[in-house]
Amino acid sequence: MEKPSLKETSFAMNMNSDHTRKTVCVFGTGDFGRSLGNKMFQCGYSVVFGSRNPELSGLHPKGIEVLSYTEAAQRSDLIIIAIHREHYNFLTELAEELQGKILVDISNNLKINQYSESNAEYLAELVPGAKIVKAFNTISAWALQSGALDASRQAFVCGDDKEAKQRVMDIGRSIGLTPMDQGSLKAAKEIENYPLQLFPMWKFPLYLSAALCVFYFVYCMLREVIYPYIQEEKDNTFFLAISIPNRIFPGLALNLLALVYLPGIIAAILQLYRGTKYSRFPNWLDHWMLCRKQLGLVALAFAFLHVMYTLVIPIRHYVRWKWSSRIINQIKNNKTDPFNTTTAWLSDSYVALGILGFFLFVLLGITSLPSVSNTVNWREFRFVQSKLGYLTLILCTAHTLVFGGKRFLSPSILRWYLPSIYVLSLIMPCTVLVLKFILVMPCFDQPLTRIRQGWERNSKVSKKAQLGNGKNEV
Ligand SMILES: Cc1cc2nc3c(=O)[nH]c(=O)nc-3n(C[C@H](O)[C@H](O)[C@H](O)COP(=O)(O)OP(=O)(O)OC[C@H]3O[C@@H](n4cnc5c(N)ncnc54)[C@H](O)[C@@H]3O)c2cc1C
Ligand SMILES: NC(=O)C1=CN([C@@H]2O[C@H](COP(=O)(O)OP(=O)(O)OC[C@H]3O[C@@H](n4cnc5c(N)ncnc54)[C@H](OP(=O)(O)O)[C@@H]3O)[C@@H](O)[C@H]2O)C=CC1
Ligand code: HEM
Ligand SMILES: [Fe+3]
Repeated sequence: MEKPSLKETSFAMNMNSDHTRKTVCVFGTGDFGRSLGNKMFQCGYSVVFGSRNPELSGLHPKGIEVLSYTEAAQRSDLIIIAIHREHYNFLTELAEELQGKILVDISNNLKINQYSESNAEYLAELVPGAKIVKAFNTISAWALQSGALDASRQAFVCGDDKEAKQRVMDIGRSIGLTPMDQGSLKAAKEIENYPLQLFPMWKFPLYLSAALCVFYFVYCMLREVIYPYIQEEKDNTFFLAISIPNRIFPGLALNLLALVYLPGIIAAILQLYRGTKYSRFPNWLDHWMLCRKQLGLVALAFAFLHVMYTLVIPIRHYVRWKWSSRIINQIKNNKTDPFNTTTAWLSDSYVALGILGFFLFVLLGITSLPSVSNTVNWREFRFVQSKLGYLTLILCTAHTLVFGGKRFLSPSILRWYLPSIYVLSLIMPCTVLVLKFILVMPCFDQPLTRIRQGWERNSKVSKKAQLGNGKNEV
């Protein structure tokens, strides 16, 4: 995060200069109230605290007054309520004092959707005459105290009174936050749920890759370690260090990459089937579509691991031993293996395809960085993500297909009827590519394009559906 420049800061200060002289009141001298109050004080606001025990509240810089809640409320028309929701009751007694004032609700809950209404709406019910603004709940007390705001500086703000919201956003800006207007007080619930979420969009990609990882691991163990041990009494356990990871990781990368592009195809099939784009997708598909970025980044991480593991292949003891024993065998038999151009072509081609695929993979990753995606327009971004994304999938699939080469479906590679792992890894990407190939054929592409431009096959029915009460209809 960059710090705001001097110019920006002074701009913010100028914008707020008429408010900076106004006093801000903070109810509650707990962790958050104290941090926010002290920060505003440092930034030039005059701050007064309201407390149950004004005489006991120490630890405040000179110049900050601590008064009773009633006295403090009289000193300002903007009051930040730094109190837990469970203790809001006493505010009803101050209702008269708080009439027409701006009350800033900064509270969080312990659980998502803990109460039926948001804390801010509850506050609005308790003090009907006040102008309620929800703000600052996404900022932590610790971050405010430590000065360096290392997590997000975004402070979501919402409220029904525009002027009140503007005042609160000005305060946010002048203490170094980036206020984001989220609309009316109805948005409070979402804002309150926000800090309780833990990487929501990463959950599905991470669980999915963990599950696939376990499956691939068991599969590889069966084929590469247990089978040779039982059939030939060979100890291949050292495969656990490099060989097996270098089968699991590329397989995962390829499958997760295919799963990034599969929901777009399912969406297209659904839209073609329904003949409209105005029907909502099922929730699972919606969620899948929304976490494609995270899915893609996890895939990129696995591809990166595969590349690292591949780089060390020539220095592995096992590989060097295999090479030297081959040479010794040739000497023993007094017979050199002839150079095979086809094999050389296949081997160079699959590595080249892998390198090109990986290059585009990294390019996708780079364009997903906010600092890069902010500099390209919507069409450019879609071009990279969608067109180059498919090209990446084609190259990586071709890399694996050519690597498999002739051995591919030969029965000799089956162990306990199990084919090599790359054969399994190819099922998903090949399916996605075949479906995409079908969808780009004009007989499907043309109606799909028209549907996406707003055309409806059966507009009467879909209008009914739009007006109808179906929860799934927009
Ligand atoms: C390394 C890496 C990084 C990535 N980073 C990002 C990223 O930063 N951001 C990101 O979004 N994705 C990211 N992705 C995921 C992926 O590249 C994009 O989601 C990509 O746009 C998917 O392309 P698509 O052609 O399948 O589908 P889409 O581009 O979604 O869509 C195909 C068509 O469907 C239509 N469509 C899409 N959604 C809807 C909808 N809800 N309702 C109606 N029509 C719809 C569009 O009009 C479009 O014409 C990343 C992937 C990887 C591998
Ligand atoms: N801590 C954090 O990082 C963040 C906290 N928040 C929100 O800020 C609010 C305050 O949190 P925090 O400062 O951590 O909590 P604390 O428990 O540290 O402080 C709460 C304060 O509320 C006041 N209070 C008023 N009535 C009561 C009562 N009946 N019982 C107990 N206390 C009462 C007290 O101040 P006094 O003794 O002066 O009356 C007390 O110090 C919460 O709603 C929280 O969700 C939001 C974002 C981050
Ligand atoms: C710099 C880029 C790359 C290089 C140099 C490279 C190289 C290799 C090599 C040498 C192998 C054979 C490994 C072995 O003998 O066990 C291999 C296998 C494979 N690669 Fe790559 N690769 C690259 C990128 C990728 C990418 C981006 C993907 C997919 C997203 C991928 C998917 C695979 C798969 C699925 C296999 C088969 C694994 C198996 O089952 O053995 N590769 N690659
Ligand atoms: Fe930054």
